[in-house]
Amino acid sequence: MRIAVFDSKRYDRIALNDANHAGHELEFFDDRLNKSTVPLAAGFDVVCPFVNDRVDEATLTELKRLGVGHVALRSAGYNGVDIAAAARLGIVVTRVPAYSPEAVAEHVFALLLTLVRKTHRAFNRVRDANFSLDGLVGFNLHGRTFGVVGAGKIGRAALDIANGFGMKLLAYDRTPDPALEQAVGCRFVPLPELLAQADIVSLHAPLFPETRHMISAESLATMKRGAVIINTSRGGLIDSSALLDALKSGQVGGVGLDVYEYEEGVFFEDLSGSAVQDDVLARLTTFPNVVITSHQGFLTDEALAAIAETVMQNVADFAAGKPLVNAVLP
Ligand SMILES: NC(=O)c1ccc[n+]([C@@H]2O[C@H](COP(=O)([O-])OP(=O)(O)OC[C@H]3O[C@@H](n4cnc5c(N)ncnc54)[C@H](O)[C@@H]3O)[C@@H](O)[C@H]2O)c1
Repeated sequence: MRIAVFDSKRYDRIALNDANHAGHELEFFDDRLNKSTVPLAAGFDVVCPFVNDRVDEATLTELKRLGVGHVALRSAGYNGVDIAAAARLGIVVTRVPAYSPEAVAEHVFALLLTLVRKTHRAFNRVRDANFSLDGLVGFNLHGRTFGVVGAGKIGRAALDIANGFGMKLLAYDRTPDPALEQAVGCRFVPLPELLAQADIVSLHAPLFPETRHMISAESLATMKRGAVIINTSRGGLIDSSALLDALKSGQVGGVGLDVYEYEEGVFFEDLSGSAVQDDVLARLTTFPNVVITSHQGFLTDEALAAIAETVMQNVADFAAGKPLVNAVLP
């Protein structure tokens, strides 16, 4: 198979080449796949996009015309692909449903501990020979209430870690799981109850039309004053302008973002030589109680290797005409 890998970085090249046991022909492009870049897919059987590629109906129609039969995502989320259009066109879409939920869940706590113990500020101070502790008072996680929105693979892994910290655990999911309540000692509650009670709200629901802006001006107003929000799922779950207002008013006490609503074209890029054009993002970076990382929850050796192995297995199954266990269906 000839595979065009879009939006590829050095670490993708290493991991996918290592997992290419069958000797498929891999070509790596820096560009994100969208309707402008789709001509690059000419002559390939498979395209391999990432989270910020826009595989919309126009792009899929052109992929079909070029003879591409398989969109092999190297992510769990698939909100960037028009799944219904792919099905209509007879293009199969696969994803990597699970690679290392722990990688993302551990990143939740990297963000959370940074925020609540202000280590980002301490790090900068000490480098500047400022050893004062003024303004660095944090709070214990032990005894606080941790609420996950979306108790799937990553949400569960986050609950497990929070359990180790001695936190009270709440969960909201459209399909509550009584077995999980038993396993980690969490309690499933409706979303309004979780938002009203949690000291920390960690988002793990996928981005669908119905989950877009589930954290809005209205829901932010119902949260505990000073609560911390962590989002490692998809930026569109939060109305970013409303979040900015809640930070300014102090309604939200801290925010850790690994994803951002308008991250496409910004995250994963080195824009240090130019001005950030997104005023909301630029303003968010000015708050001392906001920590932003550039969608790196998945970025561990273990996760990259597991992603690459699953992508190459999905391609091998497609090539062999076998059932695609990781197919995304409308
Ligand atoms: N930051 C990163 O690098 C990174 C890496 C991997 C995944 N992700 C994101 O994390 C998300 C979660 O991944 P996962 O592996 O845990 O997925 P998952 O499918 O195992 O879990 C998602 C959970 O959300 C629930 N859910 C779906 N719709 C809901 C709704 N409307 N309201 C409440 N709950 C709802 C599902 O029932 C499920 O339990 C992915 O969708 C992806 O966007 C981010």
